[in-house]
Amino acid sequence: MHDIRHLLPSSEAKFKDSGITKAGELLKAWNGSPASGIGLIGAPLSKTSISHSGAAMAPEVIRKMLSSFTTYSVERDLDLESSIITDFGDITPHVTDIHETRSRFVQVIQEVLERNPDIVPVILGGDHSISASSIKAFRKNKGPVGVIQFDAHHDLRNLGDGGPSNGTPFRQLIEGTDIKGEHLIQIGIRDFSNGRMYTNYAKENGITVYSMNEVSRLGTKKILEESIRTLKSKVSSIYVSVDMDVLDQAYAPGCPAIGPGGMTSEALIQGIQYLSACPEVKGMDIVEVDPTLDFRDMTSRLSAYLILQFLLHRASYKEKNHPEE
Ligand SMILES: N=CN[C@@H](CCC(=O)O)C(=O)O
Ligand SMILES: [Mn+2]
Ligand SMILES: [Mn+2]
Repeated sequence: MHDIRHLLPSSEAKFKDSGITKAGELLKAWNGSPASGIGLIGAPLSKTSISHSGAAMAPEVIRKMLSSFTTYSVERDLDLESSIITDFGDITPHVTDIHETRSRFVQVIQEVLERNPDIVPVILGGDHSISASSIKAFRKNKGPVGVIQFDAHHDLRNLGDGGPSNGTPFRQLIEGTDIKGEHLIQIGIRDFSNGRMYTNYAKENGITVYSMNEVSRLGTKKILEESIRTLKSKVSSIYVSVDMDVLDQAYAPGCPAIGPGGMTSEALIQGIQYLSACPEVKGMDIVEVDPTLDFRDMTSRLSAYLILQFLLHRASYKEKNHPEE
C-alpha cells in the first residue's frame, strides 16, 4: 500500500467518467439461482468450420467489446445501468471428439434453460455448427421451435462429405426432426455463395428463403413481420440465429466467409430491434465471428451492439406491456 495520488493498480488506472456506465459493467456471473432477462452462454467452437476459423475466440472478445459502449440509449432516453446481463460462462468443448462436444452443448444449454425458465439466452459461437446443438436444446426445453436465420448461406450441406460442420446445422436439425422445414426462415441468402442442390433442398423441405434481392426490395421489417406472423401460429417459441456473414464484407470483416452484396449493419440492427420486442422470440445466437481475422474488432463490436439493442428493445417492450414486473 502506498499513498501516492493518481498511482493506481494498472487494472484501475483508466479514465473513468463519473457520469457514464460502460455496458461491460452489466455483465454479472451467474450465481446458480434462477436468473431472468438476457443471459450470455459462450460456445467457443470452431474446429468444425469448413474454412479456417478462430471463432472459438469470439465469446471472450464480444464480451470485452461491451465496454466499447455506454449503457445509455439516446433514441429511447433510457439508461440500462441497472439492468443485468447474466454471464453463464463458456461451455468447455472436448479437444478432439466433436460428437462429445455437441452433446455437451446440448446438455449444458438444456440445463441452463431448465434452471432459468425466465432467461432469454444469447449464445455466442463459435462457428455456425453450434446452432445445431443450441436449437436442439431449445426444442427439448420449449417444444416446437421456429427459427429465423440471418445468413448468406443455406447451411443445408450434405453430411456425407464432411460430417457435421458450420455448413450443415439446419440440415441436421431438419433430419433429426428437431425442427420442421416449414418452421425455418432464411434471410439474406446471396448469389455465388450456395449450390443449386441446396436451394432445391430448401424448396423441397418447405423452408422459406428471402434472398438478398428480396431483402432489398421488401425491407427487413416487412420480412420479419411476415415471418413472426407465420411462425407464431405454428410453434411455441422462436429462436433467432445470426450468422454475421449475412452482412456485406464491408461491415463484417471478421467472418471467415465474407463477400459482397450482403446486408448493411443498419438493416441487421433494425431487424434485431424489431425481433427483441417480439415476446415469441425466446433466444438468439451470434455466430461466425473470428476475432483473429477481424479489423479493429469491428465484427465483435457490432455483435456486442446487437446484444445491447436486444436488451434495450426487450426492456422497452416489457416496460410498455408489463410495467409491474
Ligand atoms: N455457416 C457458414 N457456412 C458457409 C461457410 C462455410 C465456410 O466457408 O466456413 C457455407 O456453408 O458455405
Ligand atoms: Mn454464412
Ligand atoms: Mn451460417
